[in-house]
Amino acid sequence: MSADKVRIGTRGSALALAQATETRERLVAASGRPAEDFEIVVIKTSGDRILDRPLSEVGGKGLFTKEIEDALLAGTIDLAVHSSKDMPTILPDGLTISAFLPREDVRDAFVSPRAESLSALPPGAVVGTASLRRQAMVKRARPDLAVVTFRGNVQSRLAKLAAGEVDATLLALAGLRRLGLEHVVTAAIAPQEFLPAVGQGAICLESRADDDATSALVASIHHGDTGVALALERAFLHELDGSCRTPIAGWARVVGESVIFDGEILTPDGSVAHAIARSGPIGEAAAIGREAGRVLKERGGPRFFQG
Ligand SMILES: NCc1[nH]cc(CCC(=O)O)c1CC(=O)O
Repeated sequence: MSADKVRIGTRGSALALAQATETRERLVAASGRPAEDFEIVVIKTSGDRILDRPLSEVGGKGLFTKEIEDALLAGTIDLAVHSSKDMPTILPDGLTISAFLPREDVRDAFVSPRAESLSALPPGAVVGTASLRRQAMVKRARPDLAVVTFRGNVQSRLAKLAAGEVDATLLALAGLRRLGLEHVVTAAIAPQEFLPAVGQGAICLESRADDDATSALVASIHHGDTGVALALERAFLHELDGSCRTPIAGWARVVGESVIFDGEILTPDGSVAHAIARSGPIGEAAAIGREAGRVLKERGGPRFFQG
């Protein structure tokens, strides 16, 4: 960290900028330093450049994080702000997740001008989503619907929906709230129906492992319960080691001194799914996640993890 300014690296999408701004506001409040001490640096990632193909086809992990991590390693930024959902489970050598901010609502939002809910859509209606997990869950709930891949940032997806390209879409409620767009939500979907993605709704802060000044600064805004939940979810995801073609869901939350977890893997067409539920002491979060991942991997067998 340079003596005067803390340089905060982020993607340039409206959601990414909202997350970086929230981080800066929390740092200002916790440190008592002026906002000018925190400089937001916009970095373009491969995920921002490639807009014409489903990301699962582009392949490779870290499409939304790599260039930002390179800037951290090069020392041109001090702190990176990411959606935890977009973070690979293995970080480059020399980097560490130094804090999580308090998690937003984890639920998926159903957004449609045509129907009140997924179950109320007319037969054959078209649902657009780029997420393999959401595609599989829509197909499971409504095998009669047409599911199409639908990429772009939140605003461009809402524009396509308004233009009638699709009849409905699903987006993270957290992202819509952070963008001040909660009013577009038709219905929030219960997590029991659509189990969220690992990390959904949680912002994570990454820094250089040897940068003690930045670690100390961000420790003051770390949210412990979110950290416990994410330790479990990320251990689960890491153990499954799914390719980016495997629909995987997982949600952990702290209740008192315990952590409660639900996880699921599905085939892309939603026809076969394996679910798991676990709970235990918060101190064992990562071990619980690893065990749950091992059990589901075993139950799914190799067909879940091809491609
Ligand atoms: N993969 C894109 C992405 N990464 C994080 C969010 C939403 C915010 C969050 O989950 O924290 C989104 C968009 C979406 O799923 O609607």
